[in-house]
Parts: sequence; C-alpha cells; structure tokens
Amino acid sequence: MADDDQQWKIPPNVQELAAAGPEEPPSRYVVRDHDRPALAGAGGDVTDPIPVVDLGRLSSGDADEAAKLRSALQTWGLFLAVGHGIEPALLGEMMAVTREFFNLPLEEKQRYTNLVGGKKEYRIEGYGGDMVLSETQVLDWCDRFYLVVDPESRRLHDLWPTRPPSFRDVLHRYSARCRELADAVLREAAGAAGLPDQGRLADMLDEKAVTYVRLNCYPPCPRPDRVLGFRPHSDGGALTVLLAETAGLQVRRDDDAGGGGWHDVPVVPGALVVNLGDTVEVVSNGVLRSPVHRVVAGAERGRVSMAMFYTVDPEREVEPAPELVSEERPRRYEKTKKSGDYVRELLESLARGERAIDKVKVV
Ligand SMILES: O=C(O)CCC(=O)C(=O)O
Ligand SMILES: [Fe+2]
Repeated sequence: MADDDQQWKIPPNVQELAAAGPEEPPSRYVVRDHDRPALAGAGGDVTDPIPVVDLGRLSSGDADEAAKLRSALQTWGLFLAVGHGIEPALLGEMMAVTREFFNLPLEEKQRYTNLVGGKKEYRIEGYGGDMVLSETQVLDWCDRFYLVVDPESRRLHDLWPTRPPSFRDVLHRYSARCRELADAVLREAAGAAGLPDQGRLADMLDEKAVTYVRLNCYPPCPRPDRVLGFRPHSDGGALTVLLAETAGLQVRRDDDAGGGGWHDVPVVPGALVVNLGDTVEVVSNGVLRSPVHRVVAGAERGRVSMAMFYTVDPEREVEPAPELVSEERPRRYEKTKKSGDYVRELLESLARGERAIDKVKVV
C-alpha cells in the first residue's frame, strides 16, 4: 500500500492544533455523546472520600494510617500520598523539566518520535500520540512521551532529551526516590490483599522489572466538554505514581459503596497520586483494585503530568496468588500473557477503547 494512503495512522500534534486557536476541536477528537465528560466529577455520594495517606506515619508504624491505606487499595485502588519524603524542590524540578520539554519547538521534540518504519508503526518509547488503529478512532486531546527508566541497562539514551539540559539528571534522581515509595506501598498492599508474605508484591519489582515514565501534555481545548484528555483506562503494571499540579484526573467507582460514576481526584500540593495497576489486581485475585481513570481537558489551562509505571519482568506471566484462591473466593483471573506482551496488548486495547484485564477475567 502506498505510503500516503494511511495518513490517519499518524495522529496530529495536539499542542500545534491548540496553538492555532480553533473554535472547535477537529471532529476526530470529539467523543460520542455517551462518553462526553462531565467536567466536574459527577459521581454519586461516596461513603469514603479518596484518602490522603501520610507515608511517613505509615513507616513509623501508625496503625490508623495503615488501615486507611489498606481500605483505599481495596476500594478506590488509588490514594494521595503525602509524607513520602521526596523533597518539594525535586517535585518542582521534575514538573519544570516536563513543561520545558513540551514547550520546545516541534522539530526538537520530533527528534524523539515514537513512529518508526515508514512512519506508520509505533514503538512504545518516544514522543507523539498514542497508537491509532482505525480511521474512526476518537483521539485523545494529549501529546505524550514515554521512556524506559529502569533497569538502567535498558535506557535508550538516544531518546533521553538533551533539552532542557537538566532533564536527564532530574528524571534519574526523581525516579530513584519514587522507587522507594513504590516499594513501601506495595509492602502495605500485600497486607491489604491478605498475603502472608509482606514482600510478595514488592519483590515482583526485581532487577528485571521495567519502569516506564510517561509525560503527558494536555493543551487547553476550546470545547473541553466534547473531548477527553485521556480516555478511560486502567494501568497495566503493578503500581503507578503520578505527579500533577492541576486538576483533571477522574477515577471511576463501580461498586455500590462508591455511588458509581466519575470522581475528581483532588489536587493536594506536594502530594503524589498512587494507583494500583492490573498486575496487582490479578495477583490479589481482585481483592485490590486497578481503577479505571481518565483525564478531562480544560478550556483555559493546559496541564502536564508525569506518570511512573512500575511493571514486572517482561518475561513473567501473572496469575492470582494461590493463597488468595479458595472455595469462597474462586479464581477470578486466568494467567496473563508475559508482562511485556501484556503491556503491548494494553496499548492496543487502549486504542480500541477496551481493557486488557477484561480478557483474563473468569466470567
Ligand atoms: O494525566 C493524568 O493525570 C493521568 C495520566 C494517566 O492516567 C496515565 O499516564 O496512565
Ligand atoms: Fe493511567
């Protein structure tokens, strides 16, 4: 097929679109009526608001804090972490280099494009848009940039931006600190799942486990009620740590106690948003939740965010821990593909508006 035929496979650059100042977003971004976002979370009354957990108190053995976290992981699958010990200055630097990267001229950012091979094939790492699998796919109002951060031997140094000059160093320092946080949360999560071994989940982040970073840029949109910054999805790995200073993230609760619907994740200065991913939902046999979340766009304000995804060894298949399968609680998930294949499948599922975890649910 001639190269020009499938131009639709290459998503437009959203920052450029927004900078042109359109009155309406192009039709490829307009979501179907039933997917239209309520810009403020319209979820029903919740008995338990999204908690703010002080990880400093947790590490000094505070039982109330531990109970709060455990309950959050079983209901929301998400919480706001304070007392995490990462200096505000480092969080500020990380946000600043993320913004500075997206503010570079397009040609500079495209040196790191995620398109390869005749421009119609996607690789996970690099700058651009998410995969487009069909001409009718509704696109997200977002540009993004993925990199492998760990193991260090897998870093593709040619894709690590040289501008702003401090980008590499800041990301390196931030990711090391974030990893400590991920380990601490996963240790508590093992208890929340009812696993006898506290290290059972944290140990999955071994030396072969892969950490990705995803920088997201959501430019202002003239009609934020008609688009989504990031379509509903759940993350595939064990755990995600998200840094953002602006509202826009919403999380869905489907259980009765949650009142159903979408809930705004509040912005608390200095806090990080931590959510579980499909890997932990599967290993915990559904005791812990990998929450469905999305991002709404803003009319006036742009937004950037930075997610660290902690995924397990790409060769590892994941299944419910035997200790959590019983007659009263039968196995809820089949064994997943190898984690590396699962991550790739997840990105394709995202393009189709599906969830990869649904394919392994026992119905
Ligand atoms: O930008 C956000 O707040 C969330 C981003 C997200 O869900 C992701 O990168 O997986
Ligand atoms: Fe996500």
